[in-house]
Amino acid sequence: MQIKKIGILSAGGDCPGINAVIHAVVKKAILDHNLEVIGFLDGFQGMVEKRWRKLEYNDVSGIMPLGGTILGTSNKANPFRYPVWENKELHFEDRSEQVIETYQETGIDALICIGGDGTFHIAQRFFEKGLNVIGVPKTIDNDLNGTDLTFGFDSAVSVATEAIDRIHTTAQSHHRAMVIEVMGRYAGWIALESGIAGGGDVILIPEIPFDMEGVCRFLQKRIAAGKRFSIVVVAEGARPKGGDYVIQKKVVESHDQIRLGGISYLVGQEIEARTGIETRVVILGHLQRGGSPTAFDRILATRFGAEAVKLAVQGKFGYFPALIGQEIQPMPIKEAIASLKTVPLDHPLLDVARSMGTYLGD
Ligand SMILES: Nc1ncnc2c1ncn2[C@@H]1O[C@H](COP(=O)(O)OP(=O)(O)O)[C@@H](O)[C@H]1O
Ligand SMILES: O=P(O)(O)OC[C@H]1O[C@](O)(COP(=O)(O)O)[C@@H](O)[C@@H]1O
Ligand SMILES: [Mg+2]
Repeated sequence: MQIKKIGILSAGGDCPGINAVIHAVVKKAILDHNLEVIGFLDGFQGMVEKRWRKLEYNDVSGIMPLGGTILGTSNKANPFRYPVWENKELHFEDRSEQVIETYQETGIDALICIGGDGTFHIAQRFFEKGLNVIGVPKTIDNDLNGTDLTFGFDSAVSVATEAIDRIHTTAQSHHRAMVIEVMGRYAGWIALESGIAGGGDVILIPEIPFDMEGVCRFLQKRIAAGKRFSIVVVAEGARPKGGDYVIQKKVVESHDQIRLGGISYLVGQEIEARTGIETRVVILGHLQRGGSPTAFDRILATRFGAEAVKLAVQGKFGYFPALIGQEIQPMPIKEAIASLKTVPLDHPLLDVARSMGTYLGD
């Protein structure tokens, strides 16, 4: 089958590099294959509501360094369980047929879905319903299976590392403990990598429930050794042993309703109460998802975008381009959603951190 027209959408949480993917998809589609490209607005919401725009070559000029997504996104619009508010009451409806209608009406031959695990769940269901779906893996959390990396992660780690560097100097001046909370709901990749890069003294990740007493003992030992400040990097999904996640709010329309945030306050309060060390807390939050992608992410996003077009032209539907080692390889979307890619307890970076004298809370 020779394809003539493709659609593209970005769904789930935004991250630096989505525009670099759109840039690559549109350029390659037009230059190499003379395809027509349309972009659906706000993820699957745009397909349900029939909102899209044509993407011409000039529309993507200069968007590579821009954060966010020029198409908009939504992390609530699951067409199979679409949130509908009526008289302040929420109920869910199956709007998947509207997506299929939009797909047919627009005359696209393939749909490129940029997203993470949630988006890929939806994409896989549409693939099983007969749509020609191609995925492009994104998430700052780097928790998507089947690919060594997702774009957005390197940018988030860079932002977090710079923040830790800045916090280091004020921690040092005031002889304080500083607790820095980074994103990572169920996977501690951002905390682990930015913690190592920023020289964190303690790194707490969701995969290793932490011992609060151990953290306090460690900080006191540092003081006894003449180190008058400490940096504690904590993932938002980290939990004390026997304890639970700290939930900031619930987003009722979401598949995973909980939004985490605030574990750093608990850790900071406990440090101060148990050791008397003056402590301050910083939550980086959505800062880590905004702004310009790093050069690494721009290149990875460009490679993914170009490969996604290639997969569409080859008719390799139900697949996404994955980074395996240095190579981009086609991977079934199914593979990516089989499980979440958390930090394995035997991961070499954990050993590296320990060898630097970092305490991991266990
Ligand atoms: N396991 C799942 N099965 C089906 N839909 C899901 C699942 N997880 C999330 N979703 C839906 O996918 C969409 C995007 O999910 P989200 O996790 O926010 O983004 P991402 O694609 O970045 O992982 C949301 O509409 C959400 O309701
Ligand atoms: O933007 P929201 O709805 O507050 O979501 C916050 C969550 O999204 C993330 O930034 C990224 O998650 P996704 O990759 O699933 O989009 C998480 O680290 C964080 O817990
Ligand atoms: Mg997700």
